[in-house]
Amino acid sequence: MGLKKATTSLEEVIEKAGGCAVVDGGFATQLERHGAAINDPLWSAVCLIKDPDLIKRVHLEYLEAGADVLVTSSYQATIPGFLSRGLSIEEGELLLKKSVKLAVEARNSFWDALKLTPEHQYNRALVAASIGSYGAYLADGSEYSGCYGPKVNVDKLKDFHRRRLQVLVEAGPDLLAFETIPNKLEAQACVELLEEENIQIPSWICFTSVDGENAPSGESFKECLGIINKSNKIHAVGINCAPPHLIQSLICKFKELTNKAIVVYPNSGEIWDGKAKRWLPAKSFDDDNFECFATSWRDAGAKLIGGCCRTTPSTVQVISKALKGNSC
Ligand SMILES: C[S+](C)CC[C@H](N)C(=O)O
Ligand SMILES: N[C@@H](CCS)C(=O)O
Ligand SMILES: [Zn+2]
Repeated sequence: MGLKKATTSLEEVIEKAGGCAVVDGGFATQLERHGAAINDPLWSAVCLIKDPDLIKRVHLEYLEAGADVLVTSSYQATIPGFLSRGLSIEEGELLLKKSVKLAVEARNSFWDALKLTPEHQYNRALVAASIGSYGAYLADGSEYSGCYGPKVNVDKLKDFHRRRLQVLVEAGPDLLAFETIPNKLEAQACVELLEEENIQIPSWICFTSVDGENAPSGESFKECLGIINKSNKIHAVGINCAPPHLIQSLICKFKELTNKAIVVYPNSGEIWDGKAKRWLPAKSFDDDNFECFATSWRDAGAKLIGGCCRTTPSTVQVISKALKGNSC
């Protein structure tokens, strides 16, 4: 008799969800709706220091809404970021591990509680450790421009990502989620790092896009995905935190450029002003729009669909209902 596998793969979660799994929504957005002050160099990760209970609460809200994948609070949690707040390396590393622990605890307690209602329609969610781009750490809006300047090369980006990646992996997430990657150089750095560190946990890499054609740097997705396709450590590739109206054609483009699973979790359409540190009103979409978006994106070939900034648990509930035909 074979041993029962303790873990579930990304592919199994997609299958169990009926062919298209639900990613959670804007983590920072929901923290703010609960009153968290995140106008801070660490952005949403400041709650790892100030209010870890709120982090868990937000994870539980997204699980309740039907998320099959939870993205952790580590998007803008970095060792240099923690050091500049006067924390030690050890304290910073503990906070990174805590980001995974909080999501795993939320997932486990939600799943255990479901045993009391055997007829439930939920899946056991995966925990994806968020790895925000270098631009997120810079906190200058460059995750939406891809402009890192002439001094930033692939080695610098690998140095930036290496220790956080190692620590997050040690904490035992199910997945790694590289988020808001804005250029080819950083995609290259992530791919090389996964290989150099011999990472065994599957990853997804998501790019931003502002024109719906290319990465924000202006480099084509053909070039960017060419790098990613060579790596067997990356199980899914896609777009996050771009406006929803760009997503349909980007899925079609990605379908032509890769055989990997496609993941999309756009923001609401509002635009981040990196200088003023606020969302600017733009052509924005509400939860009702996501019902139609979700089925169109699934039909176009996306295998993981969710929301990013300015979307909330109610958006995820709409997506879950549209994709699974239930009201989790
Ligand atoms: C995804 S953006 C809205 C995150 C915040 C940004 N990196 C900043 O710190 O300004
Ligand atoms: N997952 C991130 C946002 C990425 S743009 C967060 O909400 O913390
Ligand atoms: Zn976002």
